[in-house]
Amino acid sequence: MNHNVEVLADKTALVERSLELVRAKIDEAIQQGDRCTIALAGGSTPKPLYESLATLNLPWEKIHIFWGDERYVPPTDPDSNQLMARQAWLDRVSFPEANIHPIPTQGEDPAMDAQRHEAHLQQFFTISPGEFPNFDIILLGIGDDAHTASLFPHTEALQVRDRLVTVGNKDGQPRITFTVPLINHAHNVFFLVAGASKQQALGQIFADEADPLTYPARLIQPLGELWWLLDEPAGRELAI
Ligand SMILES: O=C1O[C@H](COP(=O)(O)O)[C@@H](O)[C@H](O)[C@H]1O
Repeated sequence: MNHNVEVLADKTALVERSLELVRAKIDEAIQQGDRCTIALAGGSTPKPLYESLATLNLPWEKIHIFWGDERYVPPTDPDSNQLMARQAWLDRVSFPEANIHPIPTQGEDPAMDAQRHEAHLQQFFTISPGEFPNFDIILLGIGDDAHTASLFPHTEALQVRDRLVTVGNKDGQPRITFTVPLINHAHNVFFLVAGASKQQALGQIFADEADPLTYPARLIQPLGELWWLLDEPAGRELAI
């Protein structure tokens, strides 16, 4: 696997390093293309990074925000990944609403909403069906079961190769998620991982051989840069 792995002393150091790298990649994308496209992760780990991003003075009008996955709940629900990012970052700065591209979850049909979001991505990136856009930055986490985005072990979403967005399955509950090929077309993928509960999953993700359908994060092997930023409790057992 061609990747960069850093084990940081603690969660504070993890946030500082991820802020430094993400900021550098934002600057780079804006210099090269006059805009930066970022897909955010949900869960608890990236929240302090979003809070730190909110303290920066960045050209928000050049940054476009997407999500790599979303729980199938209204955007006001405490479980919503969109709500978390808005509260931690987007609502704290003068972020143009037109640059925020949430995954729709207001309908009653997750498959239809996944298709709608895919059509939105095709329009935004001006690509045709069958083509994949290159996000500048995709932020990801992992669960204790080695899922990433909403790509859960042994679920149909892991097999989807011809779509940008599909329906994930968390214990029978639908979620909407970027597909493996969409993530793998990104210029920069960052995994942010904190806590001892992730040790075992990381051991399997970094093992020479393990079943990617059991450990879905193994499927993430982007064309661009892959960064694993771990805190010490998560990364302490890894032989790197
Ligand atoms: O369910 C989810 O969990 C993962 C990991 O979350 P964390 O709380 O352990 O940081 C996250 O990456 C994903 O976006 C989210 O929907």
